[in-house]
Amino acid sequence: MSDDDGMLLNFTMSDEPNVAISKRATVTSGTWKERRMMKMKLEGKEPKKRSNGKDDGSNRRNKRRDVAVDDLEMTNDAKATWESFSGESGASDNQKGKQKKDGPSNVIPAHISSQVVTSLFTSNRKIDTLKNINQKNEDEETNPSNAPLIADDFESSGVSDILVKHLHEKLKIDKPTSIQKLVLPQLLSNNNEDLFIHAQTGSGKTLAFLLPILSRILNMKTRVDRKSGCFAIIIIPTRELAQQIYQVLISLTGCCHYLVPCLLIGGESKKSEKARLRKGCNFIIGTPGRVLDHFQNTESVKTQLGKSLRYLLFDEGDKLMELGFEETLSQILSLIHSIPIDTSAFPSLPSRIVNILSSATTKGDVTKLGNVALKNYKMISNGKMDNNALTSVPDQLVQSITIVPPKLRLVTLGAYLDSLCKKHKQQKTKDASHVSRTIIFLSCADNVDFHYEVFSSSDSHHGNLVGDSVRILTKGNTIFPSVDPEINPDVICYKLHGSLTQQMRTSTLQHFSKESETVAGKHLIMFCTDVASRGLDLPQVGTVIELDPPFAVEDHLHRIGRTARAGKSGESLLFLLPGEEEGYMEYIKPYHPKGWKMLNYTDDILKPTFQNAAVSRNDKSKARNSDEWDINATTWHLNLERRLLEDNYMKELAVKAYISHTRAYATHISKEKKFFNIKFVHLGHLAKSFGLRERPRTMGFQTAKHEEAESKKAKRENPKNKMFRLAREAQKQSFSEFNY
Ligand SMILES: Nc1ncnc2c1ncn2[C@@H]1O[C@H](COP(=O)(O)OP(=O)(O)OP(=O)(O)O)[C@@H](O)[C@H]1O
Repeated sequence: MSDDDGMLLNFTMSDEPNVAISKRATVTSGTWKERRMMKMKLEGKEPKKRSNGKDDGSNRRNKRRDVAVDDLEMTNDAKATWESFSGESGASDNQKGKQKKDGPSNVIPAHISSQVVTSLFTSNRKIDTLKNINQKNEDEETNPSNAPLIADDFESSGVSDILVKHLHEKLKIDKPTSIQKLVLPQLLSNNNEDLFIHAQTGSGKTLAFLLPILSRILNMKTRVDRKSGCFAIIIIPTRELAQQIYQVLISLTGCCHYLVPCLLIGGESKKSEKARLRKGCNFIIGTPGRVLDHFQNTESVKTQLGKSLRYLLFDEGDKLMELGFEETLSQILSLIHSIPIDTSAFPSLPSRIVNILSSATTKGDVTKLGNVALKNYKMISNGKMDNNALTSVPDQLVQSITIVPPKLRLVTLGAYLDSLCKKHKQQKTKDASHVSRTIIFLSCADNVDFHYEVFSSSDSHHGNLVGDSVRILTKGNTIFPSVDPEINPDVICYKLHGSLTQQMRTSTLQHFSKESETVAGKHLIMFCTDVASRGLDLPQVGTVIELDPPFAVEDHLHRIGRTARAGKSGESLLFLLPGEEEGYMEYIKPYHPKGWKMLNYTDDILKPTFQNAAVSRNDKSKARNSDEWDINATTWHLNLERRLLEDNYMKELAVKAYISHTRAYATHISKEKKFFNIKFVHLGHLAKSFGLRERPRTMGFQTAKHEEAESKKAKRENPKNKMFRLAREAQKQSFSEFNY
């Protein structure tokens, strides 16, 4: 495909050769005023400037700027490519001479496609939010709300001495956090009540329930080993989280090697899990489906449970219910409770099975789980509790919000990532091996694939590290880092979602979390779905970006909770669209008692990155060397658009991402639909942020067969049913993210 495609702004082109632009140009996008102005310009007429008297001048300036951007795009991009085309096509000297005289913009070559390229900066919806409704007080000193308590210790809470020593020497943990301080005495006492542990993200809920259970086993007079039976079963919604808790247990049992945990998760070999169960284990950690499967089909499990099982834990209980595991959990519970308890072997353990639920958020569903699992449970929380059982975000987390028009989402993300990379470079001057970690949350797997590809595969300036899900970037990128291809990016990109193989998911997370020579001095950027939003304890995540809005406020809290953990600092940025989505800020205000900063997408994000950046074009033409931020931002975007035109694989990814994203958008919970309704989104503009110049349906992308099938379906189906069907499909897709 020609490089020239897409160099034309806001007008369609004739296929006829050498047709004067002034006669044929049709302006097809923008407001009517802009279209008229552009059309007049193209026809060589000077539009009359009229003032309505209300304009304070800034509008006029902006409008002039938009037109100027269009002109510049046309003169630099279009002229350059038309010129180069006329050279390539072997135009006659006569023609060339004529072109020179008339100027290149007067003649349109035959094979330039009739693609319409809309400008990034025109026709964007107005942003209503003029004032930050929840301004962060920058002068207020904030103490980390999920940090260990300085004036406390584990000994006084009754934790076993061996464990206290091990925590101090091997894990460098000396003081309990506030939720641990509350839960420890409860589980160490002989009350044996069911518990609901509810505390902020990163506040140490895992140790809050594991330490007392281990302590009680270690404090028993009886000698135990892996053959003594399973004392606790921990059920978790995601495989990654199960692996994490398994690792925590492995490190805790470092002081008592005779106690053995066992991991049961989907995607792993059932045969080897069975073998491990036969050998015996003291803790089972698993995802619901696989645990039930073993309970039903592995005889050795049931025989162990009667004399030993005393604790049943549901971590991220609300997510378990949201994913529809109620039935599976009920079956697990009825199987467990059907086994008679024999207290004679371990009399100092509870005389009944204690059920424990843990989560940073609660909602209607979790009470259902409470009814399924907990009996007269006690709620233990370190947060503010009211009717809505709110958990606020950690006090030290610095939240920012930016309202960005749909067309500009991708370029704004690029600019923000670039600013994070610059920050990382600064930190590297103090410590050459400094590692920065950034997580970007996206709506669905296809969207992750697309963004990962955009930011990591430009011009093949990358090397794969772990299969195709971890890429180290090298010099020469024109997309990322967005500005100077000559500088070593020092960036490693990762992708994580439920459609990757379990092996890939595990090795990706390991690479992202572990300190190693490959990651030393690098900025690690992970593009992921909500599969990484729950419970994952990834070390030193400095920034969380929510490019796609969360599907429910609980997801928002969990996503941003991947940073600012256990008293550490952290930042997060939420992208919203102008219009109805701006109302979301009022909705999440109660969860952010410390407020947030509003970032202006132009002044605070785009300008600092693109001003004087001289972004190079990724085609044959020379670099622009422009100082203008908006021209540089436009060049950056056009580079991507050109890639899509030249690379069918990229284009397919973009189309799939766009389609899946719009479908996923329709699955926002009904309570939040007033902010996130696909009807409010300008789909053409949204397509632009996927590098697409038109909405996929109008691009003729679908095959004739597919279209025929679709149109038949459309004829049969009424719009309401179609909406429900698409929502169901998207929901199914988002659930399958987790691939249990
Ligand atoms: N007492 C402590 N002192 C220092 N660090 C701790 C302490 N307790 C836990 N941590 C660390 O805090 C981090 C967060 O712990 P954990 O994963 O249990 O949080 P959480 O409350 O379960 O968070 P989430 O709700 O996001 O799942 C872990 O790295 C853990 O090692």
